[in-house]
Amino acid sequence: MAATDVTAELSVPGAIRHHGGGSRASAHDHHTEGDELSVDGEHDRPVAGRDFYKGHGLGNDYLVVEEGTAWRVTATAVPRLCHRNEGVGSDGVVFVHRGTQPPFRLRGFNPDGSEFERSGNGLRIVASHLFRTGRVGSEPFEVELGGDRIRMQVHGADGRGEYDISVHMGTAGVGAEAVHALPEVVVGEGRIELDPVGVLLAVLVSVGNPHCVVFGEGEPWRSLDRADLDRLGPALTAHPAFTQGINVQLARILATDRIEFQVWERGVGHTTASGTSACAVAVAAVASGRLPPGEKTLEMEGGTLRVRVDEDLGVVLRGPVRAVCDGELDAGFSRGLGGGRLPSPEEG
Ligand SMILES: N[C@@H](CCC[C@H](N)C(=O)O)C(=O)O
Repeated sequence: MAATDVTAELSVPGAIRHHGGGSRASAHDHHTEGDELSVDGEHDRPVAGRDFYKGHGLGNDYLVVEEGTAWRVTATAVPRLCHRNEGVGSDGVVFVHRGTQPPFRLRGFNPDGSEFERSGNGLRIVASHLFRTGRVGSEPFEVELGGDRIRMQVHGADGRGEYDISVHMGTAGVGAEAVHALPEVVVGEGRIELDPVGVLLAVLVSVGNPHCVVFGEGEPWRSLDRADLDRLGPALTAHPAFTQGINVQLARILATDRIEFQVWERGVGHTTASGTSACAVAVAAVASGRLPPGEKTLEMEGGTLRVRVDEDLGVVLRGPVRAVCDGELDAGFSRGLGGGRLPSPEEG
């Protein structure tokens, strides 16, 4: 596919609009039995227990919580839990519905409280948790997230808390429609203007969640300056054309099989790594004709992930996960998150 087929010309306003995330959150309709206590009217949000596990993929850290009765995973509770000083601290939360057998049903939340459809690191961190708690072994298994079945595998565990885990992301979608962008996003060749931010050329990719990949073939993007990310990330993720928000990557091709990039995540901000972003950047390079399909190394601030992109844009992500800790929320802190309920007699 030629570069002109997949690139979108975006007019980037200087003003930053905060994305509410409401529409994608309401797409889910999971209900927990006995969830009669509502917080902020968020009836569809699940109720979790006080236990948590924390892991990270190249510094992109997630808390894994499981179905329980202590607190409801609302848009107000999640930011408190993810808060770096006043909570446990993380780049997101993955909730695991009760169940001992695959497919495990999951939901994912950003630190701003919005719900996401996919997270490469969040999924792999859940896999490490399922492995260490004996619910999966080294054979492939499936989970459900964002309405999709996803296949994962724990290839290795070094016994010191490091895991080697892959995720089959399915087939990527490319273009404005794939990321639910409004028609005012014009498809065609464009030019990147840095100062003041005007028009830039992007490749829009969905790997379950939406991404906007900007390649910096010319100056001054070659340096992947953090200041560019801090300026463009918030402006693009809140761009009115992206009805569901977007994750933003500034990328630079280093070799046929190596790309480096930095990421600004929807609902989070700057992160040191992102699994779905790594997939989106690799797909963008292939779909725009910049690189051939195949195995790529994606270099981020936090380290590297491997991504395989097939001819048909099927994507597999693989890399390390590190276990950090597990623990239990303080009873008072958890009560403050709100939305808990008394356990039924069967739950104890
Ligand atoms: N860090 C993640 C992506 C998490 C979701 C993202 N913020 C979104 O809203 O789509 C990853 O590793 O993929």
